[in-house]
Amino acid sequence: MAKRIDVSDLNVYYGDFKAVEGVSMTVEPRSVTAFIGPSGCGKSTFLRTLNRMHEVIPGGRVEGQVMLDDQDLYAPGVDPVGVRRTVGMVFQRPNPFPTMTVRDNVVAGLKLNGVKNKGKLDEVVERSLKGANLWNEVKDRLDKPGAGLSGGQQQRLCIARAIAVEPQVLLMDEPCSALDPISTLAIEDLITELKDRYTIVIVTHNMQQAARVSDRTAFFNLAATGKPGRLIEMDDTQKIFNNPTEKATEDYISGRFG
Ligand SMILES: Nc1ncnc2c1ncn2[C@@H]1O[C@H](COP(=O)(O)OP(=O)(O)OP(=O)(O)O)[C@@H](O)[C@H]1O
Repeated sequence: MAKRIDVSDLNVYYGDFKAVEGVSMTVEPRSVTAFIGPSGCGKSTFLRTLNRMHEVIPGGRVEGQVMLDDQDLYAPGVDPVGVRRTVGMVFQRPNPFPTMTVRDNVVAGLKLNGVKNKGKLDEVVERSLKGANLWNEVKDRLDKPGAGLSGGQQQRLCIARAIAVEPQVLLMDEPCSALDPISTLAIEDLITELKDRYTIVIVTHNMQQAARVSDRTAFFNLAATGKPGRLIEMDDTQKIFNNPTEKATEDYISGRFG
């Protein structure tokens, strides 16, 4: 189910502004890859190119190639909505649909795709909430509003919603930045469990988090404000944190800038 991502020579623009330049990388299936780097270096921008979310921003455009196994995501005729179903995303702030129940939040995507069978929907609700380690906490309040859950529970609800449509890749943009330490650990444990089935990419400002959850780490940087962000180094997380090749990586992870 999990797929490999192969990016070649990607440039990402907002109108005339080149926000990210020349990124090539491979993300292995069933692994967690962390994107780290100082604010503004383009981590979130680049992440959004991996499921064609960047182009929903006015002026947003991409040059280069993103392959998901053997599918070119930017080839003519590829449906971006289908891409977003295959490559799910979890955002910084938990964003359950506020007026929907817990149950309806989980199956919102399936219902949009026309699935109506109650037995099937119930099965997906239970499987997805179990997959997101939330079932035991919410099984007695499936028909209460999703917005009534705690922040950490809401974020796990968003993860359940993302996995309900059975994506092959999960992108997470600072998924713990709005959460307390206990909820953060719950999400980190969940990420570790989910990597058996998914290819996971996570943007994080938290170095310990990158070190704890990821197998591979990509360090992005930018030469100066207004210049495009670039991928400086990508390697096994152990290597990046213990013995990086580039001095800029070492300076960043040891807290000398950023
Ligand atoms: N919607 C937008 N329109 C124009 N420029 C944007 C937009 N979003 C981001 N940018 C610019 O693109 C560059 C990269 O931003 P991005 O948010 O991807 O960086 P980041 O590394 O994720 O930063 P942070 O760690 O602060 O979230 C920045 O110069 C930013 O100002």
